[in-house]
Order: sequence, then structure tokens, then C-alpha cells
Amino acid sequence: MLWRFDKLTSKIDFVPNHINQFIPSDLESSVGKLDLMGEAPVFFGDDLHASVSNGFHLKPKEFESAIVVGNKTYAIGGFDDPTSNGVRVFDKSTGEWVVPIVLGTKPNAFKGHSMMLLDSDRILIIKHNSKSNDCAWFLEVDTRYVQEQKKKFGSEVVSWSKGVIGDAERPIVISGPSGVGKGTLINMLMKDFPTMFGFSVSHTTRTPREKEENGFHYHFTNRSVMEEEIKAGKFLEFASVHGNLYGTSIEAVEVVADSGKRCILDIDVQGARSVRASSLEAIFIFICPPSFEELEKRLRARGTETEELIQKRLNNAKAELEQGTSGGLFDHILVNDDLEACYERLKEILGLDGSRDATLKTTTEVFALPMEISLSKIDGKIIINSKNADQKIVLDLTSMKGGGPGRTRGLRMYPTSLHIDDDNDENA
Ligand SMILES: Nc1nc2c(ncn2[C@@H]2O[C@H](COP(=O)(O)OP(=O)(O)O)[C@@H](O)[C@H]2O)c(=O)[nH]1
Ligand SMILES: Nc1ncnc2c1ncn2[C@@H]1O[C@H](COP(=O)(O)OP(=O)(O)O)[C@@H](O)[C@H]1O
Repeated sequence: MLWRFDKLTSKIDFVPNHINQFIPSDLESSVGKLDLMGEAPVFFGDDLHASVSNGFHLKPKEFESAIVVGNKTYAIGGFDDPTSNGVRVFDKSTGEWVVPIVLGTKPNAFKGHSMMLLDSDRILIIKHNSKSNDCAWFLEVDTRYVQEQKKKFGSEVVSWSKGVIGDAERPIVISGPSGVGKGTLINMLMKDFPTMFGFSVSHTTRTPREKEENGFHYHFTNRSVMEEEIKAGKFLEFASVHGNLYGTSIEAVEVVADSGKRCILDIDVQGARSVRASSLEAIFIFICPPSFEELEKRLRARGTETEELIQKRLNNAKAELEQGTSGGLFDHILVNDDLEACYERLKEILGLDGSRDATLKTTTEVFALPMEISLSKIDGKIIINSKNADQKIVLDLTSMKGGGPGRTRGLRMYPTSLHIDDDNDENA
């Protein structure tokens, strides 16, 4: 089974075995095994590379390997090749290879990996010779999120998600009408708990206010650029609010997750609805004013908008209040009457009211994975076996949360000295 890449169409042609006289026998047999078994065995990066290194046909990317999921074969690798987006898909029903839209941030280049299919909708990739905090990646190929994106884009889509070891806290979505005090409450949290929270810096097409800083309060951009980026799948959610485009880029959320902080998103109700439908398992909080008159008073007192813009915001506030307080979209509804009281209630919801140590963070010791590994699955746990040493590491996915695009949290990983009987392996 070899491929030919058509640079004009970006398609990869499947070259049937019978017209290829250079097919190495070991690849043929592994393909045969895939078809027969109808399930995904574990492949090592080198397998595919060594087998298909044939200059005449599509040259496999370095450290590329393949796995079968239903009717499709996913070739993964070549991350250090600038012409590759790291994934190509062969669809058995059309007989064609295609380069999919790849959402999320792909892993940095690595030399070799092992893969395993999980729940027939995502591929677990373990990087060889890596550290425990950057070894587990998921390529979602048919999760609910990916299915939705396939419909949206009308083409093949896959989505990366980095596995995060430990109990990162759920992100927080805060919504509410303009002038209700969202920014004020978020600033209080960030000031009181600087190591705990990180703000998701949104993109917007509105003009900056006097004291607003690009890259800190917002990424200020223009509509055509932002629309292009939306088309390219760079946004977790976006919405048209008060006549401007606002959106949360996948990167904005990932930057916070990577800094080990809990992400706060200040987004409108439409955005909250989109995030609710995504795999970002957030806590949704809606802030209400004590009255409409008070909202108007605060907006005017803030002095950042013209009269016309204040009117627009007040008009939109009615619909936002209606949507925010009905329909079960939000987990908590807070009335911001007395600021201090509202802040106390917010801290209580977030477990920061002294009922537990707010500075306590789950620390996960980082350790090195073996150079050469293989994967197996026992009792729902993934076992990472060293090829050269009698060393096993357990990857427990039973409490994993979230997913593409972004981060899959809640993974547990620990070395084990337990004897594991290989005969019981579900995957060899
Ligand atoms: N959907 C969505 N809404 C956003 C985003 N960033 C900000 N917003 C919302 O856009 C609205 C207007 O924000 P802004 O212009 O900063 O005005 P302010 O809320 O009155 O300070 C607010 O409801 C924000 O919550 C985003 O990334 N996505
Ligand atoms: N509980 C409150 N009581 C009185 N004024 C408030 C209260 N909360 C916020 N404000 C003020 O209302 C204005 C709007 O608050 P802001 O945080 O900018 O709202 P938002 O981010 O929701 O648009 C600001 O001038 C802020 O100081």
C-alpha cells in the first residue's frame, strides 16, 4: 500500500498493491492484518517509514505511522516537515488519501511514537523519548466535536488535544450584559489569586478603549483577518456582539492551560452556548444587574462608550438577560448588587472562600519515558512498556475530561513495578 501526492489537488492517491512492484512485504502483511482484524493495532513510527521509503511514490514523512479507524486509515507524523500538517487520511470508500483540516495545536516535532485507538473516536499517541508532561496526545477523529466540525467545514477534520496529567480545574465562563461588572469581578479574582487564574484574551474587531492594551485586554484585529482565521478553524467560539466580531481562539485557552492556570473566559451568551457545546468542560456563570436602571447608570458612569453605543448595549442587554436567566445554560446566576457580596459568592462557587486551600495546586512529578516503547491495554488502563528494559508505566484515562481542540485533562500516570501478565493484553 503506497501513496502518491498530487501537489495541485493536495490529494494523496492510493496506489493499489498490484500495480506496485516495490511494495515491501512487511508493509503488505501489516496492511493485511489491519483489514482482517478490522481494528487498530499499535504501530510504531518506524514501521511505516522503513516500509514505504520508496522515492518513486509519496515519500512518507519521517517517523510517520498509520492506524485504521473503521473505513479510514490515518497516517500521523512528519511534524518537523513544514509541508506537512502531520495527518493524512485514506478513505477506503472513496479510495483516496486526503489532507484533513487539522484543529488544535499539533505536537512539536518528535522522533517516533506509538499509537492506540480509543473508543473508535480518538487515537492516543505516546511520544517516544519524552517527558510525562508532554508524552500523551489525542488525535480526535470522530468525537462529537469533530463530527460537528466535519459538518461545518464539509470536509475531513481531525483535532489535536494534549493530554494533561493531574486535576487541572475546570475553566470558568463569565457572561452578562455590558456594564454589569464582569470585568471588575474578574480583575478582583486575578489580583487576589494571581497564580491561580489566567484570562483568555479574546479577539475583537471593535476599536480599543483608551486604556486597553493589545494582547492583554483583547487581540484587536480587523474583520477580514478574523474571518479568515475563523474559516481556518482557529476559534473555539465566536459571535457578533454589539455590531462587532468577538471570539476565543483555541490558542488563547491553551496558553492559559499551559501556564498551569485556570482559564477565565469573559464572553457573551452566544459564545457561552458554543462553549457549552464544545468539549471544554467549563463552569458557566451569569452575572445580572440588580435592575435595568442600575445597569444603565453603571454603563454611563464607566464613560467608555458614546451615547449611541450605550443605547445599543442597553438594547442588547434585554435579550441577554432573558437568555442568560432562562434555559439552564448557566450553572450559576449571580446578582451583582453589592460588589463585595457578589465577589464573595463568586469565590464560594469557585471554592476560594477558605473552605479549601486556594493556593493548593496539584503537583505532578515529571519523569522521563523510555526511549522505545510499546502500548497495551489492561483493565481499561494503558500500559506503556519499555522495549529495552523491564519497565512499565500505567496511563489511567478513567477520569479524563475535555478534549479537542485543546487539552484532555485528568490523566493519571505512574511507573509500576507490578508484574503484568502480557497474555491478558487487549492489544499487543
Ligand atoms: N462570544 C464572545 N463574546 C465575547 C468575547 N470577548 C468578549 N465578549 C463579549 O462581548 C461583549 C462586549 O465586550 P466589550 O466590548 O469588552 O464591552 P463590555 O462588556 O461592555 O466591557 C461582552 O458581553 C463580552 O462578554 C469572545 O471572545 N467571544
Ligand atoms: N456592584 C457594583 N456596584 C456599583 N458599580 C459597579 C459594580 N460592579 C461594577 N461596577 C462598575 O460598573 C462599571 C461597569 O463594570 P465593568 O466591570 O466594566 O462591566 P462589564 O465588564 O460587565 O462590562 C464599572 O465602572 C465598574 O466600576
